Amino acid sequence: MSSDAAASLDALRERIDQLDNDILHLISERARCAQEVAEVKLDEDPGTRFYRPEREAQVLRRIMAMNKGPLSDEEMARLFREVMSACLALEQPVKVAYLGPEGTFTQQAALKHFGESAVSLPMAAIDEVFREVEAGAVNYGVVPVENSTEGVVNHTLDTFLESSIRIAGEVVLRIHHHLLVGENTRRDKISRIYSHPQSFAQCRKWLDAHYPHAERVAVASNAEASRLVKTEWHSAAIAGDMAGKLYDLEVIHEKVEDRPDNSTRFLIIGNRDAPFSGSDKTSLVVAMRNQPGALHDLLEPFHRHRIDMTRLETRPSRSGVWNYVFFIDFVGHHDEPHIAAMLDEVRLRAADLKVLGSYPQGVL
Ligand SMILES: C=C(O[C@@H]1C=C(C(=O)O)C=C[C@H]1O)C(=O)O
Repeated sequence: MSSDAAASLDALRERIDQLDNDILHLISERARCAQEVAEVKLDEDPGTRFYRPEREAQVLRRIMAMNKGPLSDEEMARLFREVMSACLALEQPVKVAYLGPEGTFTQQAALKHFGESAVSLPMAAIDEVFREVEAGAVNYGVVPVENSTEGVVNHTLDTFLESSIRIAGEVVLRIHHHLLVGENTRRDKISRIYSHPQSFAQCRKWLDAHYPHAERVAVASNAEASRLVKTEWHSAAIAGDMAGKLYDLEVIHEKVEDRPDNSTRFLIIGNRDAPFSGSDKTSLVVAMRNQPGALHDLLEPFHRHRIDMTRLETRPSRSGVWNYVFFIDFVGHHDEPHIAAMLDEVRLRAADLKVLGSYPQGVL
């Protein structure tokens, strides 16, 4: 390196050190503010909740709107997500149950939403996540609800029918699958591939093209698939980054999902939904009267009030009284007057209507 280059490198590093000092000082100042917020909240209400989903969504949206680069809006928001997570942990770390085991995409979604300072607890099944939240053992739960390639997770929707749980947030995760092997695997002799059925479905074409003769063994999770290949010399797993890292596997083919936009939407469930944040969604479950034209009648108020419906799913009703129930997501919060008016109209036309919750639209 020339002496000129060395001198400018030194100067730049000195500048970075100064900036780090400023950032350190400012983050500490921010954390102290969050501690003061905690005191104010406690003074107001000794049983307060420290985590405020609507406020966190607003903070992230403001940062993204103000960001001028060179870091992307998403990258900047991700950094602030972690700063907030650490500040909240000073007030009280948020406890989150997720569909486990450790290393699942649901855990990745939980950490994306709450940040790394949250305490995340793996559960063996979707119902267990609901039960932990209902029992108050955790503050929130995270469950998958729909995949862009494979459609809805019926089990999650069905569990809402029998539960008083509310939806307090949503998070969308880009899903990348890799073909992973252990250090003892004979790469030219892969005769068996383990994965979760959803992941197999999302990589079907790639597998047909590249491993048409390998046996596909469906297991309960991608993390389980990764654990199994560790000890088998002729097996590979299809799983994501987190599961691969957890079991120290090697990626032999990256991003093997059939669709490049493959993503999964997860719901944050809690004992209450979220206050108005300025950009919200609402989820409903509606039972329809069993008569001609009932579906048209039910949906007409959405159309007349110009509500942006983002999802409509039909599920067979479990009660047997009505044939079908509809899960409807739309843009707006139930506290907004025009949404409240529209909901009153739909309620009159439906056999039954339950608001599952209003919550901030996924930011990251
Ligand atoms: C500081 C607060 O508490 C928590 C921490 C936040 C933050 O660090 O910005 C935001 C919302 C809350 O989850 C607050 O409510 O303002």
